Amino acid sequence: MTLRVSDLTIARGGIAVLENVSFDLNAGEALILRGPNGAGKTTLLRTVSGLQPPLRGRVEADYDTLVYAGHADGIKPTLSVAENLIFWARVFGRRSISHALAAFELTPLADRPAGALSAGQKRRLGLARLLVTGREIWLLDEPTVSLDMQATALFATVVRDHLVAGGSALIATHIHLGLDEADVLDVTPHRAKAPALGDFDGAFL
Ligand SMILES: Nc1ncnc2c1ncn2[C@@H]1O[C@H](COP(=O)(O)OP(=O)(O)OP(=O)(O)O)[C@@H](O)[C@H]1O
Repeated sequence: MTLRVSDLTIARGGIAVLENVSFDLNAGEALILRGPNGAGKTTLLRTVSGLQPPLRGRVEADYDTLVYAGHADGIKPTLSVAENLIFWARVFGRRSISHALAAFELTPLADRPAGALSAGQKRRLGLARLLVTGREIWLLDEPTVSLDMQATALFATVVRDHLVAGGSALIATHIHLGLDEADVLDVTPHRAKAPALGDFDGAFL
């Protein structure tokens, strides 16, 4: 077991959004999070990442094995593509970036300032950061936003290779990634009930 989530209840802005979520994520496994806009997938990923505490329940993981990629790409626009990856590799105590450049077909763009990339190229660079971290458990929030079909397929291949190498991935996405080996967790049945209105509120309805 690499990650265990037990009876997790999570909140945004002090209001519960998901209740009693439980799953295990083992080495070599991917789990796709599904659910409508606003259901709480981002909040779940933030909580599993340790960015916010749960209201109830437990997340069991070695936090040094996790890496979180949220909606923001986290790239430095004035650094080149290669410099961005070197920067992030050093943050994680690593050096090699050539595999990350190659995996996301960024080698021809290595010397271009990241701020001059297209939206999809920026997203590919943001995702390439995963490969220079050396982290085992990827927590990914809508990773394919801005990617065209070819780049989406490229991303799916990178995830598959990561799983084969013993990594794992928890991915919130609305699109079909073609990762047929992945399990799916639809969070919809776990949506928290709206708080009951008190008499005071009722008087204004
Ligand atoms: N900073 C905030 N303060 C208060 N409520 C918030 C905040 N951020 C998000 N929310 C609310 O929390 C709920 C869960 O949002 P969340 O971003 O986790 O959903 P999601 O499933 O990731 O949605 P999407 O598919 O649109 O990305 C939503 O109702 C949202 O409006």
